[in-house]
Amino acid sequence: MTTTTQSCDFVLFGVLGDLAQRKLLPAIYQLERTGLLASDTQIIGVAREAMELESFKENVEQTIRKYVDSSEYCNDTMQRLLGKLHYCLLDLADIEAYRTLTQVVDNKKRTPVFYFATPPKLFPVICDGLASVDLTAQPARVVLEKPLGHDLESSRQINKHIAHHFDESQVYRIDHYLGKETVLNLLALRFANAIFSSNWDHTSIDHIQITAAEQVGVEGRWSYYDDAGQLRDMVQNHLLQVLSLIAMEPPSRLDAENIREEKLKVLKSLRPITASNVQTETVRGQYSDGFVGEKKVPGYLNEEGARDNSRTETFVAIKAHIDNWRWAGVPFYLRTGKRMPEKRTEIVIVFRAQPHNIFRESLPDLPANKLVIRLQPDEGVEIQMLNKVPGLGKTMRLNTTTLDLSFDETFSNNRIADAYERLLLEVMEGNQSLFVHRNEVEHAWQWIDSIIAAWELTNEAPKPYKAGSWGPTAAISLIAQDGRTWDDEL
Ligand SMILES: NC(=O)C1=CN([C@@H]2O[C@H](COP(=O)(O)OP(=O)(O)OC[C@H]3O[C@@H](n4cnc5c(N)ncnc54)[C@H](OP(=O)(O)O)[C@@H]3O)[C@@H](O)[C@H]2O)C=CC1
Ligand SMILES: O=C1O[C@H](COP(=O)(O)O)[C@@H](O)[C@H](O)[C@H]1O
Repeated sequence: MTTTTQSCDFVLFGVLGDLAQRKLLPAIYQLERTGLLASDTQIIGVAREAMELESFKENVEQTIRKYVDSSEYCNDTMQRLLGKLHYCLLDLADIEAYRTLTQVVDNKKRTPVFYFATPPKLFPVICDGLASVDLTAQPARVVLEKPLGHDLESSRQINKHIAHHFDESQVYRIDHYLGKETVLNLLALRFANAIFSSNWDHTSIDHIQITAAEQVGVEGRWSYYDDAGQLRDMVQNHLLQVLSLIAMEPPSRLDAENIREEKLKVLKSLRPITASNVQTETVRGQYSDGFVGEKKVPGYLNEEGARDNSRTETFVAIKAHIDNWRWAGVPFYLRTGKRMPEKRTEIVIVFRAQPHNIFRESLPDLPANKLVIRLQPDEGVEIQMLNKVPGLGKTMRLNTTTLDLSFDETFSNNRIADAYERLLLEVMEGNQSLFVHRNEVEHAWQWIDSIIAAWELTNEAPKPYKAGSWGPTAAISLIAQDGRTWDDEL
């Protein structure tokens, strides 16, 4: 049973851009298909290309056909969605031009939602433009895409400018990982199951691994990516958000204020990485020519648009520590990279060894229990544990066995929604729980800036790794120096 969301005027700035076409319009279509959009909600596409409404509708229909699975395409849904569309020609850099929005946006009848799917440098002028035509007041909401700045200082500037026009309660900073079903499931796993909540600290857990491996390279985004690198592009936001959800204390309620407060405490407790420990706690890598599967792929420096001698990292591994009571002595190993052998995003919780081994005759070292949370693909949760191998032999033989809960199989009647569907739904409902508070963004930057400053001081080039490998060998040493291994090496 579904109920519709509040009536909204959903204004999509940058509607002809990549994100809007590939992710946002398909997500809006899915919300319409599920009956979640109120009948009088308007979807207002904004771009600087002159276009009749009919041509815009054709564009949207083609986009949906391209990016939505054909089994989910439905003509009735499409017609309903087309009936909600409006198009607005507007050069966002022209502060005088925003008046045109007031012809379609009616903040007395519906909640205005302004989605900034544009280059971040336009964010301040869009805010000014909206203010110039009185569209910033409550109940208006703004949705900001990442990256939010390049470092702490620039993100503060952006946040300051936004705060000048909007109250924090109106601001929705997107981190699409927070909309993934499996990331949301972390809350259920941790706080609805006593077997985990009572074993979730340094007394039971040896260490935690978070891996976000991608097969893709920079995919034509060289100029953006070369300025950012994997640390800013993936760790500052997605990995630190996942880490916060794994490490936070139980929030007293499932609401934005409590969840965000607890995540913030984790970010504040991250031990700084500085010049004194950057060489033992981090590894940077850059892919060279290689093969991903059967496909030959160019190295980073041979990608289209590449600049010679770039030292931007496409891989990073970090040993992080959270200096608080719960996590004392438990390292969090983070690892993310482009052009890795497979797409795999997962969290591995490795439990402590038993204090005494009564099975040493058959098994001198008892393998650790593991909880593996597969964020994507093949979403699911598995527990690796030891069982007796059936048989009458004198010595008891043990084997590691896996309890595997695959979401696809277990919830076969439930479609796994794309992260953007969930997040757009939450914005329309006015729920900020899955969005990032200004303080979180700034504390995450503070930790990241310190690593970047330390890298700059050491002035070392990133270590090369072959496309299609699991990163530089130094990443293996990073964890091996502690007598541990990455999960894929076992
Ligand atoms: N693409 C993705 O997967 C992701 C994107 N993001 C973020 O989302 C935002 C959008 O990214 P993306 O869609 O890839 O970028 P694109 O460059 O593909 O799209 C940006 C859109 O903004 C429009 N635009 C630029 N300047 C103006 C202007 N003065 N007036 C009106 N429209 C303008 C562009 O129009 P025109 O074509 O006329 O220049 C373009 O359609 C960025 O902040 C990005 O960092 C975040 C995560 C993932
Ligand atoms: O935000 C980003 O995320 C994608 C990875 O997202 P995923 O949902 O496919 O895991 C990454 O490729 C991109 O570089 C980054 O900007």
